[in-house]
Amino acid sequence: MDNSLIIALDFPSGQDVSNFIKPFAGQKLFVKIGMELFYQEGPSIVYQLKELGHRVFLDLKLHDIPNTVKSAMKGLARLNCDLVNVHAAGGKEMMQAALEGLEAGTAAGSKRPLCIAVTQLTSTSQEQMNKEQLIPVSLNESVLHYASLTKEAGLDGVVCSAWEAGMLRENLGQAFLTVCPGIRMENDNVQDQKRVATPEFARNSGVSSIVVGRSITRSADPLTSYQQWMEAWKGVNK
Ligand SMILES: O=C(O)c1cc(=O)[nH]c(=O)n1[C@@H]1O[C@H](COP(=O)(O)O)[C@@H](O)[C@H]1O
Repeated sequence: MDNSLIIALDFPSGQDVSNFIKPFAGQKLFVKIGMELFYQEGPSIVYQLKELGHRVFLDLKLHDIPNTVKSAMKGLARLNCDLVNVHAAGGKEMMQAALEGLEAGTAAGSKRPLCIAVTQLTSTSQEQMNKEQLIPVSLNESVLHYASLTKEAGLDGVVCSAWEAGMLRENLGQAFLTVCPGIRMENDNVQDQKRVATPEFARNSGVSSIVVGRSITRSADPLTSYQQWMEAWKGVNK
């Protein structure tokens, strides 16, 4: 899953997804199904996208008591998605339970979905974290703490901003995945994101994969936009 550009399909319906992916016919994409789409379409949207040959990140950010997360993950593993996630704030025991559930739900001979944990959302600033979450350390320290906990729990990596990816690589090794949303081209509207970075910065920081949503999905020409994003991410002509 290294060096992927994951398109966040933040749409309200399966019909919107069909309209969006039509111009990509024949291409194998890595897509993300989040709460907005999954709560409307349910598992069928995962099956449909997998049947078309796309890789699927099912981004439901589980955060509950360990037993509930374990049972939910057992069910999600049966959907045959490639990547799922939890909130690291749920704790080490919850993350271990998530993994146990995934292993229990994965069919014999199949690959267990990768599992990553959200450290601090890319829409969170240091000030917000200090004042609202009452976490009295720097954002980097909090991300490193959550990422270390995630690694100890045995998960495959984290969701973080590109600004923390280099630090995590140094401290937790290259094999530990860093999946980074909050990616924008220079001068793009950052919208609700706080810790944003360009695709070039992400690449130079050793980010494993980037997640890009509205910059592609809300573009007037998504296919051309995706190609431009891929070039920027892969460093073509650089
Ligand atoms: O887990 C995520 O995917 C996620 C974590 C995070 O910290 N920040 C974040 O933006 N995301 C998701 O990444 C996508 C970013 O979308 P854009 O801001 O439109 O590029 C959205 O689908 C978010 O739900």
